[in-house]
Amino acid sequence: MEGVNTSKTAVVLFNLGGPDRPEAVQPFLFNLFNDKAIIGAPGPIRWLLAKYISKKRAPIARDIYAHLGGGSPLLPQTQAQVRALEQALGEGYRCFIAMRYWHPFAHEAARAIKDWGAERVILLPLYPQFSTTTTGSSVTDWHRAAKDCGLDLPTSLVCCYPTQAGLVAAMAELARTGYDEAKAKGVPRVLFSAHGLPKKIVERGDPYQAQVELTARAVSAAMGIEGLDWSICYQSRVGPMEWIGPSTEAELERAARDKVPVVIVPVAFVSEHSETLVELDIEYRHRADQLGIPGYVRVPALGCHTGFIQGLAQVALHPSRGEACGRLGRSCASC
Ligand SMILES: C=CC1=C(C)c2cc3[nH]c(cc4nc(cc5[nH]c(cc1n2)c(C)c5CCC(=O)O)C(CCC(=O)O)=C4C)c(C)c3C=C
Ligand SMILES: [Fe+2]
Ligand SMILES: [Fe+2]
Repeated sequence: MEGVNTSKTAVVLFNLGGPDRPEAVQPFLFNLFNDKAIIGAPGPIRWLLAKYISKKRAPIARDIYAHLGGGSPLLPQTQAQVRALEQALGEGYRCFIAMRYWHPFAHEAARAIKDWGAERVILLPLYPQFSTTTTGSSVTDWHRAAKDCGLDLPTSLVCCYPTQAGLVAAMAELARTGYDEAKAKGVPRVLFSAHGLPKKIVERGDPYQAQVELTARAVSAAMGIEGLDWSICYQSRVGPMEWIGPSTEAELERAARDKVPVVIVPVAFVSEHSETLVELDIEYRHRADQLGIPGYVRVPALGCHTGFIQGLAQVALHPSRGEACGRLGRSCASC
C-alpha cells in the first residue's frame, strides 16, 4: 500500500541486566567480572579472578537485591521502555533487549531479530554517555552474537547522546520538581550522581566522565535557576582500585558541612535498579540522616518520561545525529 512503511527495522536496546532471583546473583557477577572491558587481564587469569571476586561479592550483592525482593527490576523497567519506544517509533520498528550480563542476552535478541525477519538493525544503548565498560562492551558482544547467529544486516550505532534535547529537558523537569520540594529546607544543592569508573579506564581515554559533565552542565542550565548550586559526584565504587571522584558520599559530607539540603539526580541511569533504589534511596539517605543534612530529595530516573522516549526515538531514527564522541575531540571505540 502506498505511503505505508513495510520495511522491518530492529532497534536493539543495550543495558547491563540484573539478576532476576537470588541464585542468579553470583553467575551475573561472574559474567560482569569476566568481561574484558571490566577486567583487562588475559582470558584464563580473568576467568579465575571473576570466579574469585563473584564468589566474594555475591553475599554483599544478595543483601542489596534482598531489598528489591531478591532480584533486579531492571528488566521489567526496560520492557516498559520498549513498549513506549515502539509506540513512539511507529510501524515498521520493533525493539529488542540485549542485556550484557543477564537474560535476555545479545544472542537471544539476535535470534529473535532473525526470526522476525528484520532488514536492518539500529543499536541503541540505554546509556546516554559512552563508556568502553558499558556501550563499548555491549557493541563487541552484539557483533559476536550476530555473527554466531548468522545475522548479517546493515547496522547503525548510536554511540551516545549526552546532551540530547529530549533527555536534557526531561531530566531538568524532574530535577526542578525535586529542587522545589527541597527548597522548604534551605537553598538546595543539586548533586548529579553517576555510576563511577576506575580512574585507570578514564586515563586510557574513556569519554564517560567528560560526557557525564556535558549532561550535568546541560541539565543544570535547563533547570533555569539563577546561581544554581550544583556539582557532579560518583557512586557505586567496587574493588580496591582508585575510582574517579568526588564520591557521592564525600559530596554528602560537604553538604552537611555547608548545611544545605541536597537534590540527587541520577545522571547516568535511565531506569530504576539497585543503584538507585538501594544505594541512593536507602544507603545514602541513611548517611544523609546520620550527617544531619537538612533535606534529601532523590529525583526519579527518566524511565518512560514522554520527552525522554521521544528523544530516544529521535536518536534511533537519525543515528548519525547521535552526538558522537568526536564532539569531544577524541573518539570512542565505536565511532
Ligand atoms: C553508567 C552505567 C554503568 C557503568 C559505567 C558501570 C561500570 C561498572 N560497574 C561495575 C560493577 C558493578 N556494577 C553493578 C551494578 C550496576 N552497574 C550499572 C551501571 C554501570 N556500571 C547498573 C545499572 C547496575 C545495576 C544493575 C541492577 O541492579 O540491575 C554491580 C552489581 C551490584 C553490586 O554488586 O554492587 C557491580 C559489581 C564495574 C566494576 C564497573 C566499571 C569498571
Ligand atoms: Fe556497574
Ligand atoms: Fe562514540
